[in-house]
Order: sequence, then C-alpha cells, then structure tokens
Amino acid sequence: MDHAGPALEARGLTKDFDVGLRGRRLRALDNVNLRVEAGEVFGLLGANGSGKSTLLKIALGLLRASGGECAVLGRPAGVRAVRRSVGYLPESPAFFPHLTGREVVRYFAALSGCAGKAGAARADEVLAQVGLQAAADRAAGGYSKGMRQRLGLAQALVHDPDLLILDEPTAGVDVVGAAAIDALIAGLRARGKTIVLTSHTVTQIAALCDRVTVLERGRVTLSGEVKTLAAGNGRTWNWAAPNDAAAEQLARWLAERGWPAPTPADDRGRLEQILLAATQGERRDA
Ligand SMILES: Nc1ncnc2c1ncn2[C@@H]1O[C@H](COP(=O)(O)OP(=O)(O)OP(=O)(O)O)[C@@H](O)[C@H]1O
Repeated sequence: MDHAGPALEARGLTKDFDVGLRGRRLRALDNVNLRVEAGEVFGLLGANGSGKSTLLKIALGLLRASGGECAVLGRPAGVRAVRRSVGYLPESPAFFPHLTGREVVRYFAALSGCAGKAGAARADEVLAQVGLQAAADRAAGGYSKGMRQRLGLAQALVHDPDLLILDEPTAGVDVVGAAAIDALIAGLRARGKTIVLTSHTVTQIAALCDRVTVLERGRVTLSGEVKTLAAGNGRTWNWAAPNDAAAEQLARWLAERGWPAPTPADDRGRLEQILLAATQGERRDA
C-alpha cells in the first residue's frame, strides 16, 4: 500500500475504560503523541498495565479511542484498506489446537485473500522464514511457547504486510528462540518493513529498535532515538548482553551505523538505566 508520511501516528490519543459499577473509569492512555516513520523498528516500553497493548489495539482497529487520533499508513486506524497492509502478533497467540502449523498459516493466508496453490506456497515460504518447516505438520496444540510465537509471526507475515505490530514477540521464549526471533525482525527491517514492537526487555529494545517511546500509566515519559539516548552527551554506555549471539548482533547493528562498539558491561548499562528510570512510577497492577 503506497502512502506518504508516517506508518503510525497518534495525536492526543486517550483511552478510558469503564471499570466497576459506579461508572468508575480507568485512563489507560492519556494524551499520547507518537510517530513511527516508515521503515523503522519502533519500540514501546513500559511496565505491566502502562497502556502498550491498548495503544496497539487502537492502531489495529480492535479498540476505539476515547479521544485524539490514530492514523496507520496514512489512513484512520482500523479502516479496511489499512488492515490488508498490517500484520499483528498478539501478546499470547492462540490457534485451533488440532490444526497443524501449516494448516494454521494456510488458513490465515486464505483469510487475507490468498487461497489455493498460491496460499499454500506462501504459507510454506513464511513457515521456512520463521524456522518452523520441520514442525509444520504437527498439531499446533503441541507446540512449545517459542514455536507458538514463531507460528504467530508466520500468520502475521503471511499477507506480506508493510507494517508489523508485534506485542511482546519474545515473551516466554528461551534465549536461543528469542535470538532467532530478534534476527527475523532485523531481517524484516532490512527488507523495508516497518515494525512496532512492545517489549519488557531493554536489551531487546537496544539491539533492535531505531526509536523508543516509554509509557508510564498511559503517559509518554520518554521518547527518542535509541542512538541518541544511548550516546547521551557523547558518552559511551555499557550494555549487558544476555548471550554472545546478542552481543554480536548489537555490535553489527552499531557498526552498520558507524557508532562505537559497546564496552563489555559488568552491571546494567546506561541506556538500560535511562529507560528503566522512565518506567519507574508505581506499577498499575501492583
Ligand atoms: N478491556 C479492558 N477493560 C478494562 N480495563 C482494561 C481493558 N484493557 C486494558 N485495561 C486496563 O488498561 C491498562 C492498560 O492495559 P494494557 O493491556 O494496555 O497494558 P500493557 O502496557 O500492555 O501491559 P502488559 O505489559 O501487562 O501487557 C491496565 O490498567 C489494564 O488493566
């Protein structure tokens, strides 16, 4: 879908939920402004209950905003023409347990208008892309958490969307599986896709994202380029890599941009501290 301007834009976005019997309301999003440029990986960070999923659901047209505006690929969030160009990985993807992985992806391919031989070929392509070809004929009900996430990614990718919205893509996935998903996201970015992801993992945000916005109790507390936040006033920062693969990935990502290599960290890094400081308010679900 051709469009000019940002892939996702929220202006003064507010969402109230009715909670309780006495008309009590909970403000899940409070005047949120953000802009995701086409082709970037954008991270949304925030404690549980800070409003990340609510924002994504409004962008997807699954929830209606109480105030403000949300535009996706140049159109109001949720309009049909936009849905075709957006892929979504929900927080805990669930599938018909008796369908095989291949059947699940073919089903989603058909839903997006790609049925028959073309749908089958496209399903095989994305199953290979997420590394599930060997398990493709097993029932999805028996998949591990990491495999379910990868199957969720396959269904999000099957219609070749321009914008991918990934709600905690590596939640509950072991380090090897998470590194594979991170590599897949980096590969999608290299192919020009726009990716918006939520994460609780600061290292994932640092390794993958061009820009990050931090939400706290529905409000934006910090927003900026990872590069700028990390560099501070030209200072270097420390970063604790969860494993060698992640360290190499980050080093490559920095080198591609001509930024200094990270120094091995013996404690939490500067970027991590900055991001954590922005999420430090009282947790809503505490
Ligand atoms: N349908 C709903 N009805 C009432 N309250 C809701 C609803 N959906 C979300 N909320 C509330 O809105 C706030 C924001 O929730 P949201 O799921 O967007 O947070 P989140 O940042 O995605 O959290 P997590 O990291 O746990 O996924 C929370 O206090 C949550 O309880």
